[in-house]
Parts: sequence; C-alpha cells; structure tokens
Amino acid sequence: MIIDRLYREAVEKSPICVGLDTKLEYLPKYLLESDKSIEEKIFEFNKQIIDNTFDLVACYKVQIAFYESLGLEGLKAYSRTLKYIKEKGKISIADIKRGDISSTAEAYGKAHFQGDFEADFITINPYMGIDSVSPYFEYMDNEEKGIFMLIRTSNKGSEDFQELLIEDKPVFMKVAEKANKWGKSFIGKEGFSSLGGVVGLTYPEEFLQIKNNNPNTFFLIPGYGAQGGKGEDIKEIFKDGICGVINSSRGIITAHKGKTEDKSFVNFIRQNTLNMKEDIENWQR
Ligand SMILES: O=c1ccn([C@@H]2O[C@H](COP(=O)(O)O)[C@@H](O)[C@H]2O)c(=O)[nH]1
Repeated sequence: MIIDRLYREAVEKSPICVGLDTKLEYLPKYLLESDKSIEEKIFEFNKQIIDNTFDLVACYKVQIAFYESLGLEGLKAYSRTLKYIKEKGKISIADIKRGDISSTAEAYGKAHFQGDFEADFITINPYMGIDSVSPYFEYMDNEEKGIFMLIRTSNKGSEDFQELLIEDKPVFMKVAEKANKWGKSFIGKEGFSSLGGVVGLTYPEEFLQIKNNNPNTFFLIPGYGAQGGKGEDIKEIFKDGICGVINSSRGIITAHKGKTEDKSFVNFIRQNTLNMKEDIENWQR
C-alpha cells in the first residue's frame, strides 16, 4: 500500500515533505529572465529542487493554488511536476483540499488520482461528511492511493470552529475519531492507514492528544519553518517512532532568496533541507 511506501521513505530518508508552493518571485533571476515560457520556468525550478533533495526527503507536496494562480501554464507545470516526482520514484501529495457531494467528489477522484493531475495522495476537507469522503475509497482499495483529511489545521483561524466543543470534546477530536474509524479498512503492513490526517505542528500539545487516540493514523504535518514550528515540537509526537511527514514549503524553497540569483540557488535549498533534517533528527533521539 502507498502508506507503507510513505512510511518507509520517512524512516529511511527523513520525515521531510518538501512543499513545492512555487511562485514566480521565488525563481532566481537567471531563470526568471530567461526566454522560457512560464510553464518551463516553473517546472525547471521544481525539477532542480527535486533533483537536489530527493535523496534526503520522504515526499513532495504540491499546493495546487500556486499553479492555478498562473493559469493554464501553471497547471501544465503542475502536471509535469507530479509526473517528474513519479519518474524519480518519489511520492507526491497534491494539496487540493477538496470537499463536496459524492457526484462531485467522484469527479475530483478521477481528476486527481488519474490522468494529467495524478498524485499518490490528495488532501481533503471532511466538513461535508462521509459521502463526500467515501468516493475516494475505491482508489485506496484498488489503485494504491491515499488521502489526508484535515483534522487540526496549522493556522490561527483553526480555533474558530475546530476548537468548539461537542459533548465536551473539541471538533478536531471528533474529526480525528472519524479518521480513525473510516481509516480502519485501509491499514497497511506498517500499521498505518492510507486515510491519514492533517495536523499542524503549530499546536503540538493538541497534536499529541490526537496522536495518542489515533494509533493507525499517519499525519501530514504542516507548520514547520515559516509558520513557526520547530524540530523540538515533534519530540513527544515522534517519541514512539515516526508517525507522519513534516512539510516545509517557504522554509525550503526560498532558501536562496537574497543570497544568489544564479544556478547555485539549489545549493541553498539543499542546505536548508539538510538543516531541517538535522533539526528533526536531534529531537527524534
Ligand atoms: O493546516 C494546514 C494545511 C495545509 N497547509 C499547507 O501547507 C503549506 C505550508 O507552507 P509553509 O510555507 O511551509 O508555511 C501550504 O501549502 C499550506 O497551504 C498549511 O499550512 N496548514
């Protein structure tokens, strides 16, 4: 199952997920001012990052919003990036945060688990309930795919709804219970389910509570770096072993900004990835 592959990559390489939240302004001048099309420039930037980090990390998360904001050229770069991640033997997470009625969810499944935008995992918003989530299950049964369901997001505004109490429990704990229950049919050899959860590193105490109640849930963990999360915050959560991948987007892919505008930009990106790896490993021991 795909979750077993992701777990092994996290253990063997590192639990780092590089976030390819690529913006034109992140491109070094040599690339930005070249004669290439926008599609080529964005893809080339991502390719350079992948080529220079794939031996250090578990996976790549591609946030579709950044590509959509560049129109069709952006979406072509998005598609090529996902294909390239696969070509390199790496795992992709499409951060698309979908959530809609079943007929529409079926179309989202087809759009993001097959064809031009095929990814290994997608992120989904479970707010609309089980019939908005179950259309993805056939891909998890048959086609080695997985989903990460939003449980406790990393942003400050997550407090508005996710902390509201229902029967004395915050909503995020109720959502975590559902992830645990719905994920039972997709548990792989390593004990984790292909139905995973998104929990921000910006709330480490609540994360620990969620983790303790969800022994089979593998987590996609945003919030490291630019949002303030640190290696130290993962200490208790990874105490019994790795149970997720930690995403950093801006913290890695803008490492070269203000330092170089030439092809050497990837050295800074690799160095920041190594720094993150060391920071996490220090707290895993
Ligand atoms: O709770 C969430 C869920 C998703 N994200 C996404 O992760 C990255 C974070 O980027 P950084 O630059 O490392 O802050 C981005 O794609 C978000 O859309 C999140 O931040 N929090």
